[in-house]
Amino acid sequence: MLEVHGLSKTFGGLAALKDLSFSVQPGQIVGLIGPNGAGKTTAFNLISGTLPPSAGTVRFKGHDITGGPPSRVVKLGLARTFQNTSIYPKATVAQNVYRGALARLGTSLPNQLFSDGATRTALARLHEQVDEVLTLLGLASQRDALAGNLSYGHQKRLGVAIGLATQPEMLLLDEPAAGLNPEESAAFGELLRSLRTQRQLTLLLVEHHMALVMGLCEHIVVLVQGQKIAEGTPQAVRDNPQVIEAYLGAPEEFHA
Ligand SMILES: Nc1ncnc2c1ncn2[C@@H]1O[C@H](COP(=O)(O)OP(=O)(O)OP(=O)(O)O)[C@@H](O)[C@H]1O
Repeated sequence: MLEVHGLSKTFGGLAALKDLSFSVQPGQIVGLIGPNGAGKTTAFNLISGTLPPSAGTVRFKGHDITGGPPSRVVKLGLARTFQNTSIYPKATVAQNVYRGALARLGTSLPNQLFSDGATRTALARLHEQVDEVLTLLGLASQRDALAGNLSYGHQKRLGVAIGLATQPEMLLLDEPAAGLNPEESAAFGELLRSLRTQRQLTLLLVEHHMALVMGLCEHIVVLVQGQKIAEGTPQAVRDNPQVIEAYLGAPEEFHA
């Protein structure tokens, strides 16, 4: 589904990401972990086409998507959410989700306003998709609420809803559980697992909540200072001495 090969990014003199390679199989849930500044968000930006890499390639379903643009990447079926939920607080929950749905539709605004038959059919389908996504994320009863009035946990859900509304086959989630308490984080993990099944999604997530990562992901890639130091199953990564030293700490301190 996704093949990252030799991906590097330099900002000025700083190598934020060095020669990163890994792949994600269809239907897998893969975690990208590492300490602050390890290059995780940079990797997401390069994969989603938000930033051009200094070197390396990204292939999604066999298409070369290196360097984006993000609109093409989304249309191919690869969507992302952002670390700080990028919602419009003064728009309603439903209006926020429409943004995502329209990104995939790719219809220009004049076409949406002065619509021909084909556009009208596409828009009718789009209304259904927005309703489906709101229901899936448990936000249907709040569809007309202002997004800025949602609880923090629901705002995180809305971020996922906006990504899902683009009808992706793969979703990149940047710290989906940041700021959630352990119970909310566990519930979020269950939600992601059920979304994977219901939508046949492939998921790649950056996350610091280790309990969530270890419980949810089937494969984990560990970055430290821009470099991949390990990858494998949660168990293999948890037991890897280099990972323990650089990131996780001693096993007895690590509550997965
Ligand atoms: N646009 C930019 N310009 C200059 N330096 C940048 C830029 N974006 C990231 N960096 C630097 O690249 C390095 C990797 O940052 P990145 O945000 O990718 O790390 P991260 O693993 O996502 O960290 P965190 O867990 O704190 O979000 C850091 O040293 C950061 O300061």
